[in-house]
Amino acid sequence: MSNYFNTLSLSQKLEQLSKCRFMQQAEFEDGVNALIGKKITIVGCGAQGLNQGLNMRDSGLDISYALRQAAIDQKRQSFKNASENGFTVGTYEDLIPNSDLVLNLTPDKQHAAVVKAIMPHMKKGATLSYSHGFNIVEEGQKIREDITVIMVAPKCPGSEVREEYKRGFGVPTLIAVHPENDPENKGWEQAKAYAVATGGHKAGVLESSFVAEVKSDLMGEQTILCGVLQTASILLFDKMIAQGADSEYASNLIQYGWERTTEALKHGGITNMMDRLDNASKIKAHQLSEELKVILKPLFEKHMDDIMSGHFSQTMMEDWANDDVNLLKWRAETENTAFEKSTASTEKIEDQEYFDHGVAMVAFIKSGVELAFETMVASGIVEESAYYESLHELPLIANTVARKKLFEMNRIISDTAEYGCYLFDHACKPLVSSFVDGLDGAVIGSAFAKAEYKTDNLELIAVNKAIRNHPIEKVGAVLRDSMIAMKTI
Ligand SMILES: NC(=O)C1=CN([C@@H]2O[C@H](COP(=O)(O)OP(=O)(O)OC[C@H]3O[C@@H](n4cnc5c(N)ncnc54)[C@H](OP(=O)(O)O)[C@@H]3O)[C@@H](O)[C@H]2O)C=CC1
Ligand SMILES: CC[C@](O)(C(C)=O)C(=O)O
Ligand SMILES: [Mg+2]
Ligand SMILES: [Mg+2]
Repeated sequence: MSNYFNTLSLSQKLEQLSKCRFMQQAEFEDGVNALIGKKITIVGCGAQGLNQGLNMRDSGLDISYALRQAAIDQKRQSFKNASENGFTVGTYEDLIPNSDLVLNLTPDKQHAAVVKAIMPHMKKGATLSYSHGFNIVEEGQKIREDITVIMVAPKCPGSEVREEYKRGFGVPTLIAVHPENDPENKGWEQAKAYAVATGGHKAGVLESSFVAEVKSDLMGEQTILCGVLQTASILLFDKMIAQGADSEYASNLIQYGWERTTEALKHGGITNMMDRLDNASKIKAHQLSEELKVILKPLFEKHMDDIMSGHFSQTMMEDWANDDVNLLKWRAETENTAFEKSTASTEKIEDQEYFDHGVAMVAFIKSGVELAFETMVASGIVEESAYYESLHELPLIANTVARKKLFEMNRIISDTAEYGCYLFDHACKPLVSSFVDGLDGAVIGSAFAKAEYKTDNLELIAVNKAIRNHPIEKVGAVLRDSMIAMKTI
């Protein structure tokens, strides 16, 4: 097997990378009909497997779980997840031969082995689905010609796929049919019905390609979604401690601050998040964000280049072959950071205080979201997709940090995302540590704006204009207009 993307001609690469069409609600009028009465088997019952399955069953579909014999015998967490939620659980031999649709929701690292193990059991003409195109695009997996191959990729951690569904909303989702595997021309109707069953159509669905999904997904998760949150959490916590802040207060501000501040993003974009600040703080956050963008642009571009060339996936696959030595070492190191070991105060911090005392956090968010968006778009990824992979998904990742700090974020996201997050963090820390050390202490942990501060009207007008005119604000306004079922946390 070799990297599928790298076998394409330049024009094919560009065509697949730019495949992106925002779908209209009318296209989902058939609801889940294309999958009603079909036997659907999910392989793996982890972050995506369990939560997608719960949503799909609530949407009226017939869901079972195929697990490895050892997972059943040892009553592993995957077995408990499925059986304690009342699903039928069986081996590949028990369930796959009768399945019309098989969802491969095991970690990307396992996909080649899982495909090899399930393929002899799949009936002629069945469908195989993925929630991330890594196996097809980066590993060049070939699938039997009679099998239809689709992708339904929620742009969000598995836990939030369920939480948003229960709130009556959903998460933006990219769907695609693999051009090399659609023998009966049924993949599209099935992918649409699957997106409805998980609730994705309420948030927005893009007709995409495996290639566009993989390249944008890897970029979002490595940079703004996980990498920036990891680096900024660790450095800003250390900064507050060095300034003599109370450790429990600092811990609370970081752990819950990402969730509180990015909630404003989700509803009204960067403009709304910045409008939550007083004028002096807004101008300061904007200035810091511009400085951060200059420092971080080369790093964002390096990640995009390494993702496009296949260098990133090659190095990660080398770690897979080496028993995940690097991943496990980096995971352990994260558990030992001062932020991770700190305990957050239980005292209630008012919503507004997270903004007022978190000007530097807002600056990191703004710079990271804009840079991720700009870098993806410059590489041929369409704006709508870049918006979902940066701005819309960030609050959903921040929700996981609020639950149990970086440990929880890295536990919930895929191993692929976690590996890329550490790579980014290791390169980012040395780049921004002197910037953070040199920050005016008032931008984190206390109110920045002082009574004597005088706001320059012209400066404020220029800052507001720059914020509102960024292209992510334009596409975001259009996409959010269709998110009529969005709920507040
Ligand atoms: N994590 C997330 O939120 C997101 C993930 N995705 C994508 O979804 C897919 C699933 O990822 P995720 O939910 O994180 O995965 P998890 O790590 O949560 O999945 C673990 C599950 O896979 C099973 N499994 C592991 N190895 C094998 C194997 N060799 N054969 C059979 N089953 C195996 C485990 O069972 P056992 O008990 O036997 O070990 C367990 O049920 C990936 O493609 C990922 O990129 C997409 C969007 C977000
Ligand atoms: C956070 C990255 C992600 O792609 C996701 C949740 O969407 C993953 O791989 O976990
Ligand atoms: Mg993703
Ligand atoms: Mg991912």
